[in-house]
Amino acid sequence: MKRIKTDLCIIGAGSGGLSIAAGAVQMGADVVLLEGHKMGGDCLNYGCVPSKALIAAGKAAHALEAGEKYGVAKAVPQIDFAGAKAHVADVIKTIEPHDSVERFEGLGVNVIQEYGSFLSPKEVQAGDTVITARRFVIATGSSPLVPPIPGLEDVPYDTNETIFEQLERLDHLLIIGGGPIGMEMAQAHRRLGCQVTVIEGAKALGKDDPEMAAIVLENLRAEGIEIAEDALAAEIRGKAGAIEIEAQDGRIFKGTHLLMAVGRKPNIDKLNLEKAGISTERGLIKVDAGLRTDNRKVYAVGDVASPLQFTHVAGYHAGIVIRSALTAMPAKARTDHLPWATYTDPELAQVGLTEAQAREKHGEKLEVLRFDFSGNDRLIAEGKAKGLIKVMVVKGKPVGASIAGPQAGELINTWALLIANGLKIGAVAAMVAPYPTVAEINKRAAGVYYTPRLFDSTLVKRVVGMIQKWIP
Ligand SMILES: Cc1cc2nc3c(=O)[nH]c(=O)nc-3n(C[C@H](O)[C@H](O)[C@H](O)COP(=O)(O)OP(=O)(O)OC[C@H]3O[C@@H](n4cnc5c(N)ncnc54)[C@H](O)[C@@H]3O)c2cc1C
Ligand SMILES: NC(=O)c1ccc[n+]([C@@H]2O[C@H](COP(=O)([O-])OP(=O)(O)OC[C@H]3O[C@@H](n4cnc5c(N)ncnc54)[C@H](O)[C@@H]3O)[C@@H](O)[C@H]2O)c1
Repeated sequence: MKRIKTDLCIIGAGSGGLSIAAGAVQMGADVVLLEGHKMGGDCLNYGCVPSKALIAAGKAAHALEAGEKYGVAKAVPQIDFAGAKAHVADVIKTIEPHDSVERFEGLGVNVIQEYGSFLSPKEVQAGDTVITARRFVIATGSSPLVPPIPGLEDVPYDTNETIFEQLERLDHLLIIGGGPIGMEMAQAHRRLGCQVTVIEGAKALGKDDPEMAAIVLENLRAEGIEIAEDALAAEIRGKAGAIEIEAQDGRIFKGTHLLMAVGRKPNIDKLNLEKAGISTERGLIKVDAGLRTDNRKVYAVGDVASPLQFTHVAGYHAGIVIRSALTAMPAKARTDHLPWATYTDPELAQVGLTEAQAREKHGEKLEVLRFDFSGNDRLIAEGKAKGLIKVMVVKGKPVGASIAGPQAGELINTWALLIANGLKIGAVAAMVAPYPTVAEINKRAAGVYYTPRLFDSTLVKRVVGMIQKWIP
């Protein structure tokens, strides 16, 4: 057995692990990085990157069908399903070098391509190497949750780890789970010529504000996606090409293929956490505000430790760990400023509190600013002026924003910036946005805060009237 000592040993080379490794080694730490499967983790290989690439293929197909209102004759897209998947593979290949062993070894990281497993509170084994480190970081991510629904074991099904390898068009895709994975995949497949049925046990896009989710769902349904809500999948029957799902209330759904998209399971099986004295809480590794586990030498970041499972959250955690482990300065992870976006068309985005959460927390002090996308000239010109922004404001400061509509994922950045920095709504009102841009929506929403204060105020009217009498 080979033995090595290092400053920082990171277990998992996905979004969180890679960010920490790159940052730490460039700041002068001695770093060992363990990866048991593919460099880049879920995001690059089975998550964000392939899903957004497939969505882009779907968008290209959809554009051919959506030209009539612009005077462009509707064309039926001829879809080469394998071609769409080749685009997905190509996109992964383009980004891959950034996450590669070669790049990280070039930066000076010692990359060991083995799974890591704790031997003791201070030692991890990876293949035939035992690593002792001043600090460890667990960044092992999550895997698709496959619940024990009766019959599932006898029916072929995909998860996000296999769906991007399907090279033939799926005649009728059944998707169990109407969360972000289910809905993004539903629309991409529908646009690429598949029939799609989503079977959701509660409400589709249920982690978002229901008013905003409804805007997205209306469009998905209009594109021909069947979305069954309150339909908990209770039994699965059939065989390849002929699959049947029975919901708890007796509804039956039939299709040819099945995608399971019912949530995630943290990757902790191989870690031997007991040997390191690390406990879990509701399945996730238990961490304090500084992302430290019960074992003070060990941090945990990203999907394995967070209920908010996004690449940018893993990246944010990386910054906290680098500050804490490398400079020994205090660092605490916040959650109030973390945004997310679902890349359906239209997009759905959130940062901070939803309207319901803000009302519960702030009661009468809450003001909700609403602006409808129908008032945005750029989107009117594009024929896409459908959507809504809501900004939750308390004492002049935004505490949350919800957006459903074109470019919601881009628009949310402004509100994430304000909330992260404790800025007031006036910061957006003071900004001049180029005309005509979609981002003017943010400025118009901020304007809603001032409208009653300026235009409905008798005091303002009286003062302006007096000044007008005085000035020559
Ligand atoms: C279909 C899909 C679409 C998504 N789209 C988005 C999106 O658009 N935007 C967004 O922000 N997020 C998205 N996500 C979520 C995002 O992929 C994850 O939040 C992110 O990858 C988490 O990063 P991580 O570092 O925690 O884990 P990962 O990136 O998964 O990395 C964990 C790594 O650890 C390795 N590993 C596991 N156990 C061990 C061990 N014992 N030893 C060594 N290595 C180990 C794994 O092989 C893996 O490479 C999506 C997810 C899915 C499934
Ligand atoms: N754009 C993005 O950022 C993006 C995209 C995809 C995934 N992700 C990340 O991946 C995570 C996982 O996504 P997800 O969509 O798998 O999980 P999810 O937990 O968000 O949604 C799963 C859905 O499945 C439903 N469900 C569970 N059991 C069911 C059953 N038996 N029958 C019918 N429905 C059932 C749940 O009610 C829920 O709505 C997300 O929470 C997110 O963090 C992010």
